[in-house]
Amino acid sequence: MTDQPSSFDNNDQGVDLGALRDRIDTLDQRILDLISERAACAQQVAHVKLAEDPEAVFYRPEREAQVLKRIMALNKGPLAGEEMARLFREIMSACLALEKPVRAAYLGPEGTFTQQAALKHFGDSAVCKPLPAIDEVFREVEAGAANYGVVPVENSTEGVVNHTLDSFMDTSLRICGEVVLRIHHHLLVGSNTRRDKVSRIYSHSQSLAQCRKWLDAHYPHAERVAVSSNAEAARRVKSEWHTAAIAGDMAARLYGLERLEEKIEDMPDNSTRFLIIGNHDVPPSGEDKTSLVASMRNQPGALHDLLEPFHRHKVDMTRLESRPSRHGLWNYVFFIDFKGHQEEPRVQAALEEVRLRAADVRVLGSYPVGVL
Ligand SMILES: C=C(O[C@@H]1C=C(C(=O)O)C=C[C@H]1O)C(=O)O
Repeated sequence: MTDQPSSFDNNDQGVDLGALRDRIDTLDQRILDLISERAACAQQVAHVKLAEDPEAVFYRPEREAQVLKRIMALNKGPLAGEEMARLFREIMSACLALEKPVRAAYLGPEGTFTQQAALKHFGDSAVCKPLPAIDEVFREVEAGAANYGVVPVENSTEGVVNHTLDSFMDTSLRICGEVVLRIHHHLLVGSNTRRDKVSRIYSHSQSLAQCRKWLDAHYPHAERVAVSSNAEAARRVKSEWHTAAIAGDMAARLYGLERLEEKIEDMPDNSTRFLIIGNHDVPPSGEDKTSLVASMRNQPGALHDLLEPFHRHKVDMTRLESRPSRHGLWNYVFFIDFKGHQEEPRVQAALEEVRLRAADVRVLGSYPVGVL
C-alpha cells in the first residue's frame, strides 16, 4: 500500500491526503460527541427505570434487538449491515455498563465458542465468567451470582446438546435470548510442530465429529483424542510436540497457536445455537420465538395430539426434540420451539389447548430471534 491517493479514481482527484485526514478528524469529533450524548441518554433511562422500580432490570434484550435491526435497516453502506450492527452492539454494551455492567456466566473454559457467543450477545463491556459445566451455569444464575447464563443448545451438524435440555427440566430460569454462531474449526499447532509430524489430534468430541471427513482425508493415521473442550485441546497442544488441536479463533488467539489449516469443518454452514438464560420474562420485540417443554401421558397418538393445536392456529414450529423423562420408565418430554411470542393471541390460543392435552407444560421463555 502506498500513502498516495489513487490517481485512477476520478473522485479522489484534487483531494489530498491531508485534507481527507482533517475531514476524518472533524467527523471523529462529531461521532465522539454523539456517542457521549447517547450514553448520557442511556444514563437518564436508568434513572427513570430506578424511579419506577428500585429493582429495575436495566438490560432489555427486546429493545436491544430492535435497535440493532433498525440500524441494519437504515444502513446505506459502504459498511455491511452486520458490521454496523456489531459496532452498535459495542456502543450499547458500553452505554449499559454505565448503568450497571451485565454479569454473564458461560460454559468455559476461556477460549470456547460459548465465550464467543457471550461476547457477540452482550458486547465487550459485560463481565463474563467461565464455569466448567452447563449445570453450574444454571446454578450461578439461579443463585443470582450472574444475571444471565450462556449455554450451547444445538449444532447444525451434530444436533442437540442434551445437558442443556436436561437442565431445563429442573429449573425455573427463563430463556431470554438466542445467539447463532457460525462455527469455523482450524487445525492448530504450537511452534515446534511440523505439518507432517502430527500424530495426535485433540478436540471436543462434537468438533471431532464435525471435521470427521476432513480428518479421514488428511490425517487418517493420527490418533483422535476427545477432551473436555476445544480450549482444553488448544491448551494441551501449546506445550506438546507433534500434536494438533481442532479449535476456533478464540482458542487460537488465547494460546498463541499457529493455524496449519483453516475452516476444516465438513459442512460449510456449520453453526451452533446458544441460549441466554435469565430470571425474567422478556416482552415482545416484534420478531420473537418461544420455547416450551411438555410431557405427555404414554398413549397412542400423544405426540400428534400435542402438535395439532400449533398446526391449527398456524403457529410455525421450528424445532422438536424428545428426551427421556427422569420420572418413570419410557416417559418422554418434548422440547418445542416455535415462532411468535407468548403474549400474541394466536400463540395463547394454541398454548391453552396444548395445556388441556398435555400432562404438564412449561413455557421456558419468549425471546427475540437472534439478530447478529
Ligand atoms: C437505554 C436502555 O437500556 C439499555 C441500553 C440500551 C441502549 O444503549 O440502547 C438498550 C436497552 C437496554 O439494554 C433502554 O432500555 O432503552
